[in-house]
Amino acid sequence: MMKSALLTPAEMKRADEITIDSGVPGIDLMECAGDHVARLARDMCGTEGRVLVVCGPGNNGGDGFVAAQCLQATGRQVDVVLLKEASSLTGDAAIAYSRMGFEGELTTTEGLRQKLLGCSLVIDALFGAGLSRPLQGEAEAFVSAINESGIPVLSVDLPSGLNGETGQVMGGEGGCAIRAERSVTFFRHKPGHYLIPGRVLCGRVDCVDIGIRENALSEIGPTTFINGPDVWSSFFRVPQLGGHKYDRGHAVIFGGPMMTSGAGRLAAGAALRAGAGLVTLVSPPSAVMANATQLTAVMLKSVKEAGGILELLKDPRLNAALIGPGYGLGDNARAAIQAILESDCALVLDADALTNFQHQPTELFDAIHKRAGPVVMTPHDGEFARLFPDLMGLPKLEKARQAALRSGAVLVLKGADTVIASPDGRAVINENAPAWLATAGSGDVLAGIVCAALAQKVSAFEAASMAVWLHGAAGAEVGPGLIAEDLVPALRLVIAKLVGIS
Ligand SMILES: NC(=O)C1=CN([C@@H]2O[C@H](COP(=O)(O)OP(=O)(O)OC[C@H]3O[C@@H](n4cnc5c(N)ncnc54)[C@H](OP(=O)(O)O)[C@@H]3O)[C@@H](O)[C@H]2O)[C@@H](O)CC1
Ligand SMILES: Nc1ncnc2c1ncn2[C@@H]1O[C@H](COP(=O)(O)OP(=O)(O)O)[C@@H](O)[C@H]1O
Ligand SMILES: [K+]
Repeated sequence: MMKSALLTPAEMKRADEITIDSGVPGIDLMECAGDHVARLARDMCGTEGRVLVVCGPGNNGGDGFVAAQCLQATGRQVDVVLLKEASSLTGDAAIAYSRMGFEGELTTTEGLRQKLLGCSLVIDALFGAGLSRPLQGEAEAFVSAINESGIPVLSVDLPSGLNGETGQVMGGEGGCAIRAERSVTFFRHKPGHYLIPGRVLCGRVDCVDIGIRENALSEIGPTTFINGPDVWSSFFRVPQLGGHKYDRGHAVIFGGPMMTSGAGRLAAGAALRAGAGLVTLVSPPSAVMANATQLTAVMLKSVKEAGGILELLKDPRLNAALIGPGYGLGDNARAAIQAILESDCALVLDADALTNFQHQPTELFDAIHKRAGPVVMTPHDGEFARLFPDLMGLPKLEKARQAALRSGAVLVLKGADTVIASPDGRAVINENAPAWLATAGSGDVLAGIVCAALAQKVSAFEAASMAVWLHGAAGAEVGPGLIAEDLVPALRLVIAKLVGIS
């Protein structure tokens, strides 16, 4: 799990300090960092062309001085420009500057523009983890000039102007940040490398070892992770010799009326493919015929009202339920959701199940807090806004964390950078989902996969994380032209690969 830890800039600073306190001089870490930066710079522009290293007033600039020195030592033409006078440098950055062996030039924005002419790579060593406020004045003008030049940029640690914790440009809409082709960070990625727009601004990110002590992580106790098998593979269930289908759980999908019945079918098919031993699609009588003509291994049931749902869920073998996709809105729908909330089964609430509570969210959250079984909610941003309007201004990680805490559910806040947050404070960011997944019905498939993992008795946070990853991997397997129906068969290939490697 610690392999996939993400560190906020403050946690990274702590990891630096722990390492330095254990006897490793900070300048050694910086020299290692700068050496990697130089190596990647050579990777980006080969042996030809001039490199411009733009250095800020802190240790990020220090990495830039080391990189400049390494590049010059291999015969590369290098220019170093400074945002602040060299005399104001302190600590390791001052040591790195003194060891560089040549002078950096304190320049104006116009001077920087002149230096940019004809160079083949810019190393952005203006600000990294120490960025404390939006860029303004000369710093902002430097960043704009670099972006406008169109020259490829390698950012040190983070594109300058980007908040490494939130993935947002410092200053929001009015702020500015470097748009890098590649970035190189140290020890562990930061959330901002994966959260949009950070992920776009960083380009490809390499994370390199600079000698930070691994055991610093146990002292720091990170709570944010990048999603992948490292987070949940020990929870992934492989059918056992001698087992039977009930060992794999019985998922119940509550589908909607005929005109929106496709959503329930997609979810039911996905739940079966993702490993639930049995899947029953429960629908109002009007949809039974439509479902029956299209489904074979999925079992069907017709239930009219909330009373029928309560009766049905008395069977303890029905251990996970999903309601929401194509379900419909109104008093009857709300009563059905409340009936399911009263049961003990593990529960996924998606789409209409969330929208149905937009005017009484606390009623929903109270019911979730009261029940014994776990709940996973899978809103996209629009659904999230209906339940948590006051959280909309927050950065995505914080939004998901606060919503999980308030609701008592594991929260899957969907999008290109889906965040899964647990009420206990843990969160993962997903990065394997291709944009081809932005298509009608894709979320219904995801909800079905989550339900399958819950049916297999995977804990809610790991179930949700596993499902989001499998969904993304299925999307990548299908690729261009993907429609939601393609995801279900693709899951078979994804699971085969997963079982093969685990
Ligand atoms: N030994 C180590 O610790 C290692 C560290 N490493 C490297 O160090 C980096 C972190 O270094 P750092 O903490 O010095 O912060 P950094 O990003 O250089 O910026 C701080 C400076 O910028 C200033 N400033 C901030 N915001 C500003 C703004 N908007 N506009 C203008 N100024 C602004 C701020 O001034 P102040 O806020 O006090 O006014 C301060 O002077 C990290 O990303 C990694 O690259 C690696 O070498 C590995 C070993
Ligand atoms: N740009 C994107 N890149 C990757 N995944 C995306 C992107 N946009 C949406 N997705 C994913 O596609 C799915 C869409 O779900 P949702 O909005 O509920 O669609 P629907 O209601 O049509 O099923 C979610 O899993 C979401 O994370
Ligand atoms: K930088």
